[in-house]
Amino acid sequence: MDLPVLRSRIDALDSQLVDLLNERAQVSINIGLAKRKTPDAENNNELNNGNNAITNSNTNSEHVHQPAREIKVYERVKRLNHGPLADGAIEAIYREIMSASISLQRQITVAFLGPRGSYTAQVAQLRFGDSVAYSDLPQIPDVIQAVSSKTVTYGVVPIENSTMGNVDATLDSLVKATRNETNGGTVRIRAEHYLPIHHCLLSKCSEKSQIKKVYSHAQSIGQTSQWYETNLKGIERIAVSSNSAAAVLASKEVGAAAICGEQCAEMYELHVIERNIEDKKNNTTRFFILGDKCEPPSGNDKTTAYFTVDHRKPGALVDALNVLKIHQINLTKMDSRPSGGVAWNYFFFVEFTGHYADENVSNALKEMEAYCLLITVLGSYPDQGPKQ
Ligand SMILES: O=C(O)C(=O)C[C@]1(C(=O)O)C=C[C@@H](O)C=C1
Repeated sequence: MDLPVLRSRIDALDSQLVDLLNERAQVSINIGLAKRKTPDAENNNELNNGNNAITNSNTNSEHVHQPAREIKVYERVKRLNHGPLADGAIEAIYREIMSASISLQRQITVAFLGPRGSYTAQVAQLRFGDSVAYSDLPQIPDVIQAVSSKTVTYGVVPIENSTMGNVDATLDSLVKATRNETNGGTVRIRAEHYLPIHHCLLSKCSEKSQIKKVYSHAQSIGQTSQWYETNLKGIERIAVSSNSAAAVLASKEVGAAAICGEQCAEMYELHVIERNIEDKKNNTTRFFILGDKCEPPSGNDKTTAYFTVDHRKPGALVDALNVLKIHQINLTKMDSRPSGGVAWNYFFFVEFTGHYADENVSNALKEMEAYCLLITVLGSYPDQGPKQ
């Protein structure tokens, strides 16, 4: 077949595609209207335990972004795909279809740890696409505060890295935001996202030997420390608020470099001096997508909560955790952070299988209250962790 014939075939298919896309968009608009009309039949999973406030507040506000539903849509369309399009291509196309769909239902703003080019920005884009509005904020607490004050609809923050562990600023800010809920603000985890992290050394210089100082986020400095020892030993390293903030600085200072993602190279007109400089090749960062309430159970959920116990009471922590065992709930992660009040008092962060609206989890949480001075659920959300 010759080119004009093939192109007219493409034109005919495009006509059908545009009609179908608009038909789908109209259904999405109707879903948006239905979400507003239904006073949270599906979302009404409030669980308020008085003082200990295990709540999912604002149950009457509709949520246009539905992570669990999106997972199902992606799974389904990839199952339907028999090529020649790759699954990744189908996923990218559907990301934009659903992004446009979200923006037809409601204009939303997604805040992320900026500036542009950060790994957090990458996750925001992967989860929300090109049709929504973004707000890049300088620090993690700013993102959490913006969600809490409803200045933005959703927020994206890093929570932990497979090489360097927790991002303490996120844990501490989540506590602060949820302890302040009496002021009306709310923050809940709605989804998680795992992003493989491959760092680059970027600079206006073209040679490693010309570099006099290196900017990066403390986490990325830790993730590349062995490489640094071998390649830039003795060169000053300066920790800044994000990798992309490092790229901005490197773009303005002669002899400066940044450890950040390759996406910053074009954005800030920097040379890629070296790629894949992370010490562990499976280096991965986990992010939270935050909003003002959780999603209903998806059938494959995880819950994140924090609590504190009477530190003077022998066995108090064991007693609290034993409740999870009794209810056959698998504890998958545990951390502690200073409570910020009495010295040497800690908040214990736990993650376990199940949704707080599941019967066994909801019973366990109520029973844990007997052993805890306070307990707060930060969120229940679809488990998207790598399967072991
Ligand atoms: O199913 C919904 O709740 C929708 O709003 C529709 C839709 C879609 O376009 O498929 C759009 C946004 C959501 O994040 C998930 C799915």
